[in-house]
Amino acid sequence: MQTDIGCHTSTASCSGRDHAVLHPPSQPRRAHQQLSRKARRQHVACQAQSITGQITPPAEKLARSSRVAVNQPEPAQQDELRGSSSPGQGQTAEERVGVLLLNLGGPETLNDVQPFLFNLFRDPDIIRLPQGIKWIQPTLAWVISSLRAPKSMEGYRSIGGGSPLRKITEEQAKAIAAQLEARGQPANVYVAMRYWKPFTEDAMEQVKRDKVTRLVILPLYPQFSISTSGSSLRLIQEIFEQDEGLKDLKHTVIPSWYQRPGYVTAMADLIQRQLPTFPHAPSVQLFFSAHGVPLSYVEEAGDPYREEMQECIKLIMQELQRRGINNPHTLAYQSRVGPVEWLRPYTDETIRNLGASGTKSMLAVPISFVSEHIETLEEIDVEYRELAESVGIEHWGRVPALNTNEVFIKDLSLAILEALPSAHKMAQPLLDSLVPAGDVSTLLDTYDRDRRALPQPMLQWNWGWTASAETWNGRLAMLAIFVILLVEVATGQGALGRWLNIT
Ligand SMILES: C=CC1=C(C)c2cc3[nH]c(cc4nc(cc5[nH]c(cc1n2)c(C)c5CCC(=O)O)C(CCC(=O)O)=C4C)c(C)c3C=C
Ligand SMILES: [Fe+2]
Repeated sequence: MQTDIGCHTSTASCSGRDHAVLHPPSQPRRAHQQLSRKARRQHVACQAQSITGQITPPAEKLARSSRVAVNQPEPAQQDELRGSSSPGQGQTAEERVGVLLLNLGGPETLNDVQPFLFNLFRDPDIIRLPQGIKWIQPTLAWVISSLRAPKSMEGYRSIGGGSPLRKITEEQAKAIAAQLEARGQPANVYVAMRYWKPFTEDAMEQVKRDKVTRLVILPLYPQFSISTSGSSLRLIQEIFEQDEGLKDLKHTVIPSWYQRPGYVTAMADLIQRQLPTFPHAPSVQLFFSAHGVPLSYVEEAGDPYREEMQECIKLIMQELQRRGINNPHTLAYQSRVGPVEWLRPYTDETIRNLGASGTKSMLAVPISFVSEHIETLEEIDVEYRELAESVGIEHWGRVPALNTNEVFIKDLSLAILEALPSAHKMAQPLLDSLVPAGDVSTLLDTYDRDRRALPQPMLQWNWGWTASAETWNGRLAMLAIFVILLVEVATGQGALGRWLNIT
């Protein structure tokens, strides 16, 4: 599969793994103390081999100390950076730069819907099963995807028969490649989808074939979640570990970038442009709608998603207020799947509450994703609009997704340049993020080392009194539901599936 968007030639010469870990100058000692043994081992290896040679501090510490400027090189590193500062943005003639854009992927035709859903539910970062029953996941994924497919197909049919995600992401890749070229840093830009084509595995094959020597990994999710960016990084880590040809590839991950000025400005522009379309702009409720995650991801697995989301909205509102726009605003979470508790407040409940308390105008702002997709085009534009009308909201609007917005693409390209370990820009703070930049293994070690099993729909029933009885009851409940689901798929009668909220 061809994932290469814009190829520029230079000869590869890569040796020694560069984890390209970026860090705030004040943090490395504390960070070192808190790292896992595996990360420390890696740190030792980094010191011998890498350009930056430091480990990124764990996130929860950073979260507490809130804003941390990362990516300031140590004096010794600055020498190294200076030494490799030509030709062109700090690269040697042999350097070949790649940018890997991570995204979810979406079915391109209605026939793709069930296999796409199968890939999604087969992902242990989407459904986390306890150790003993992990083997059930492929079958469970097949059952759930078969039950959900008809409803999902209806949605994709209503937006033209497939997801626009591939087309938009490829346009973003082209736009980023053009920006990098214009700034004197040619790069191959690859699209790596998690659940549909072009698959991450194929993109990584292409990276290898192109003999890329330095790779910047950029998830196209502004906020980090272990269910999205984390899942893709986990897959890339597996590929790195298994593929001899990629083991030594120097790489940097930009884990999240919701706080970048270009992104915040572009979002504020979009909102500002939509407000005059309402009869009375100052009273319009700005309704930030984010894709949800199960609450347990945040509260039990340490997902920084909710915190980053709240921070993101604060920054956009500050930017709007700086422009004299002082509208009221709300954040809610959409797209729940299954009967477990997801992040609150839920979008549908919030719309009902706003309607009941007299809100007349609402501007929906999709905030967790930068491309148009089924949840903007169908869930927000159709379902939530209808719901809003039914509860007395008279004026409804939505800001478009960023897609290839110029301010946004320019800023992402700058982020890539800043992340390139040998670029001059590395002397500037790279990210002021709750999730600091780093290499794949360190990020996973920091965020999700244990990949803890989380409570799943099938394990909600706690019959019995002892821990062991509960375990067995859970397993029996799982087995029973599994058999019933199989029967439902076979017969097409789906009462349980409906009750579990997956159909
Ligand atoms: C930041 C964005 C997203 C998070 C977080 C996320 C978590 C998450 N999603 C599901 C289940 C589904 N997601 C589906 C589609 C979908 N999800 C996102 C983004 C996030 N998901 C996007 C952009 C899309 C749409 C892709 C497209 O085709 O346009 C779907 C399939 C659609 C449907 O049937 O509703 C499912 C299912 C879970 C369980 C989860 C966290 C654990
Ligand atoms: Fe999703």
